[in-house]
Amino acid sequence: MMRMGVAYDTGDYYHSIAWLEEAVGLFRLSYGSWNPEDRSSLEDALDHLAFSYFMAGNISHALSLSREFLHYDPSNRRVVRNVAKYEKLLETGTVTSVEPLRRPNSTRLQNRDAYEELCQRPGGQALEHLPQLGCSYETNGSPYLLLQPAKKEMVQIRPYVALYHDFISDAEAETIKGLAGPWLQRSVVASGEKQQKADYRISKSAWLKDTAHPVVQTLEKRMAAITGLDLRPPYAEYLQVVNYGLGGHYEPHFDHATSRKSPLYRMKSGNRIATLMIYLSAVGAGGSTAFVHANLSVPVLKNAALFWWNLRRNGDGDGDTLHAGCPVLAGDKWVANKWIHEHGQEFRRPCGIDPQD
Ligand SMILES: O=C(O)CCC(=O)C(=O)O
Ligand SMILES: [Fe+2]
Repeated sequence: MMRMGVAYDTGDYYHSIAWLEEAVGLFRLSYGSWNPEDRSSLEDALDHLAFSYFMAGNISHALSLSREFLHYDPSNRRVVRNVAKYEKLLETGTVTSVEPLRRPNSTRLQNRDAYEELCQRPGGQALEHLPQLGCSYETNGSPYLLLQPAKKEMVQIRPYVALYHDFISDAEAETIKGLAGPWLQRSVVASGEKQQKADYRISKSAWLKDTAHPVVQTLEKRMAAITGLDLRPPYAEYLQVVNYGLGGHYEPHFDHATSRKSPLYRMKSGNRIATLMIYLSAVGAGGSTAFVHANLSVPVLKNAALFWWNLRRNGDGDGDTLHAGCPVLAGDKWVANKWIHEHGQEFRRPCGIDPQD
């Protein structure tokens, strides 16, 4: 209900009605096989749906839903009063026409159509739908990878996106989630010079230092070997573990700073040159990682890691990396982010011959 909750709270009745209709429909279907908690959920959904319809100008729907509510909870005085109010409004014909609800225009979400299409793409859960550019075993000249090379799948050349299969083991993923669990807090985003909660990022997250557990240390080494980059502080941020519940999402954004004032620069090691994101869990449905400009949707693949460069070789932000974590539709989703900064990588990823690269 989280997505609906945000829509309802922000007065977006176009979306709250769609979600609540679905919820009320499901609760009615399971009528009879209920436990008492389900009943209060049905009442709650009916109550919010009635109010959404009222606000949208559809008084007769608001009235019939409120009557249905009273069937379960006849003594609710507020709803009794609402029923009387709606009846009166209908009798006196105060409300004449119902305007069709429009999908709200979000100023932040200029790419809403592309984003929603990518998130809803059929087969978004199946790897076969990736472009299939080629797979390779990589050792990167690292002794660490000689015995167990990385299984790399190129996903996109521009922007550069690669998927490393079996990057982490089930046991390691469980350890990481367990370590982060007690520290999870509502995620924030950079807003001007500060960090803030935002409706466009709904998840919980926690930071893990490599001193937290030997497994984190092992992972740090593996991440450094596979990327060939220097991840020692302050060249990379701590590991950020993220948990999305039902409806959790991260709308299209850049990982790199787009303003000189961004709090990202507080580490004094430059901008975020690259992202390595590990999928610590599978997901029931939804939750793909969508690259909105690149028309690419990467399904959640448990234990894999996704790598992309956020900056061009010349240090400019790469606008093609605009990406999102699609809403989770069933189950929950865990990822771990490693954000790698520019400093320390000067000789590992030098500028190209063409200054535009
Ligand atoms: O969850 C995802 O798939 C993407 C997450 C992301 O982009 C981020 O945390 O910056
Ligand atoms: Fe991101």
